[in-house]
Amino acid sequence: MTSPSPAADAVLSARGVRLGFAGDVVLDGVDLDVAPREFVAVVGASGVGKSTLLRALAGLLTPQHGEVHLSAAGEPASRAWSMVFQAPRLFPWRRVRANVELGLEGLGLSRAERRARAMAPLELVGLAPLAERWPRTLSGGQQQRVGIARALAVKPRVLFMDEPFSALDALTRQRLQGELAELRRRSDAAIVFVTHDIEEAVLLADRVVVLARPDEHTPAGVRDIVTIDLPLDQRRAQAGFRDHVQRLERHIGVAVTHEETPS
Ligand SMILES: Nc1ncnc2c1ncn2[C@@H]1O[C@H](COP(=O)(O)OP(=O)(O)OP(=O)(O)O)[C@@H](O)[C@H]1O
Repeated sequence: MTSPSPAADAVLSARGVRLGFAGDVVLDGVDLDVAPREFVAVVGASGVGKSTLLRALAGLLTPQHGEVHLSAAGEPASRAWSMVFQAPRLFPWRRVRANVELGLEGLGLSRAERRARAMAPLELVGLAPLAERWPRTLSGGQQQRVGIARALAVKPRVLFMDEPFSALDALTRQRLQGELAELRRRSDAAIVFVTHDIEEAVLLADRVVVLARPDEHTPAGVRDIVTIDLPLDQRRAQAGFRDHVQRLERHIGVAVTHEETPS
């Protein structure tokens, strides 16, 4: 079977991608296009290959077969992509602003330009007033926001996020989910977001990609791609929200446990 050609306007395309380690194939036959400013969530059971796929899409891992194409940086002094991890990975000896400036090194900007460029994303994540603080004086949620600001500072075409909220407590996580939904409107980056939390995926994404293995002897692939056709505002309260969550849970193989238990 031949894979379809990449969509003309995609910022990121994968075609017939096979990924694995030392003879072990983890994922096979992955086709995916990501449009400019699109938010694509990737879900699937633990160990199915979500992080591996993200690394390959970013070009950090070479596919055993197939191709990944990522558009070049969009404007001068920007990068094609940047990544946010589960832990913010801040340098404790650099102040918040200096941490955000880090990604801008090597882009041909003067120190003053780097300094100025770092402030816009800090404002976007609500941390401009804390720009001169040390990372250790921030909460976990604030540190993760700095990580997001650092990734946005380079004006990436694609922002990769690998379970960015999974180390946070439930309340902080909810707040950051809301902020990310808002931030989407104000950033030009497409986002590819790995999560094991299906509700989080439905809450934030335009499309949710489900990775699953057909059986225990076969590598995982894309089982389904679900378009979330709900307005972003108050998504959780909308009628279709739970339908999407349940469909995705069925595809991943999670037991559906949301029915009311009869009393
Ligand atoms: N560097 C590596 N060397 C060998 N095997 C690896 C390596 N990285 C990942 N794997 C294997 O590839 C498979 C997919 O791992 P991956 O981390 O991508 O899964 P995941 O879906 O992101 O899991 P989780 O939700 O638990 O983070 C796993 O079986 C894992 O053991």
